[in-house]
Parts: sequence; structure tokens; C-alpha cells
Amino acid sequence: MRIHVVDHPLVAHKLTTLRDERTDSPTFRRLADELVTLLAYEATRDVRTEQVDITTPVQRTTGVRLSHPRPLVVPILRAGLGMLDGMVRLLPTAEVGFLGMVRDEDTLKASTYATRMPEDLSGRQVYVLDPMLATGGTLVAAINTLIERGADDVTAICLLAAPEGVEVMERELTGAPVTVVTASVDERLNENGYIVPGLGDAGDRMYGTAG
Ligand SMILES: O=P(O)(O)OC[C@H]1O[C@H](OP(=O)(O)OP(=O)(O)O)[C@H](O)[C@@H]1O
Ligand SMILES: O=c1cc[nH]c(=O)[nH]1
Ligand SMILES: [Mg+2]
Repeated sequence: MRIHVVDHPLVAHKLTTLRDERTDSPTFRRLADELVTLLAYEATRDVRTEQVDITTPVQRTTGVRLSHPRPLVVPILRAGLGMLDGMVRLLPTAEVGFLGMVRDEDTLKASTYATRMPEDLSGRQVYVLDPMLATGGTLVAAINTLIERGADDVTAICLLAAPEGVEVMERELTGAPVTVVTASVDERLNENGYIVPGLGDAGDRMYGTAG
């Protein structure tokens, strides 16, 4: 597994406001959307393309276009849904699948409550969207599902990651064709499995359900 931490002042600036507890839900959603577009720019560096011949107003030339089969984008509900628009703005022709997953707040174990994506992902490049990589349980389960269906290249885009979760992914997905792109690997997880300093519960902050 490869991990890429996007080191860019605009990313750091937006992430700081996202973390701030005073940031309200509408602003949180807007910043998450903007951040994912910046992260997606890095995450799609190896998106598959094919050559195409075109004619400009001046002469014929050769360029590239996204190749077939189209990439699949999979947001992990709920919080990952807030990253979908920012991603498909960059990849408008991508197909979109959905995984609904929730982490038990006591055991921290992830379970899947909804799956809606193609059964056969053979030869597909997949971009998984989830703002938080905490214990890693959610992403490991999600990526294993994608690989079992045949995906041969999986990139997870996370706004934040914890070192503990990155370690779990490296152990559980050894040798798998997986890349994680994130804006930050934070300090640690706290005793409740929250990322420190983190940003709190991404889903609650995005959808105003905290408290
Ligand atoms: O790495 P992990 O320890 O598995 O935790 C990360 C998961 O926790 C959050 O989801 P949550 O269960 O809160 O669901 P939600 O998006 O519906 O709020 C987050 O959006 C990730 O999916
Ligand atoms: O810090 C965390 C950890 C898991 N899920 C969140 O939303 N936030
Ligand atoms: Mg949540």
C-alpha cells in the first residue's frame, strides 16, 4: 500500500478551518467539497488514459482521454457522500457506486448496511471516498469488498488519517494495489477511537446531527 500526504498551503488552510469547532455545517460541507477536489487532483495522477486523435482549428494532433472501462467512484455513506460532488467534478464520466457503512461507537467495528455497485469490477480503477481513516476498520472492509469483486487499482481519498489506521491498512492490505491520499496523518487516536487533533465526527459535522 502506498500513502501520499498532500503537502500544499491551500490544503492546509482549508483543513484548518474544517477542523475548527466554530465552523458550521454549511461551511464544513463547502470546505470538504473544495478539499476533495484538491486531493483528487493528486489522487488521479495515475488515472488510466488512452490516446485520441483530434483536429484543432490549426492542425491534427494526438491527445489523451480517460480510457474504458470508466473509473468507479465509491463514497462511503454517510460522510463520504459529502466528497462525491467534488470528485465527480474532476471525473464527470466516472460511474458511481455506494457503500453504506457505520462504525459501532463501543466496539469500533465497522459494518456494512448498504451496497450498490457493479458485481464485476474486473480491470476497474476505483476511487473510494471517506473523510476519516481512524482505526482503519471501515476502509479495510470496503477495499476488501472492492478487491473481491475484481478491482485492480484502488485509491482511497481521506481528508484525515490516524497513524494507527494507516498501520492497520498496511498490515491488512499488504501487497494489494492500494493507495491512500490524505491531507494529513494526525497525531493519534484517542480512547474513543477519534482522530487527535482531528475534526470530530465528520458525518455529524457535515449533516448537523451532533449533540
Ligand atoms: O477508520 P474507522 O475507525 O473505521 O472509522 C472511520 C469511519 O467512521 C466514520 O463513519 P461513521 O461510522 O461515523 O458513519 P457516518 O459517516 O454515517 O457518520 C467515518 O466517516 C469513517 O467511515
Ligand atoms: O475522528 C473520527 C474518527 C472516526 N470517525 C469520525 O467521524 N471521526
Ligand atoms: Mg459518523
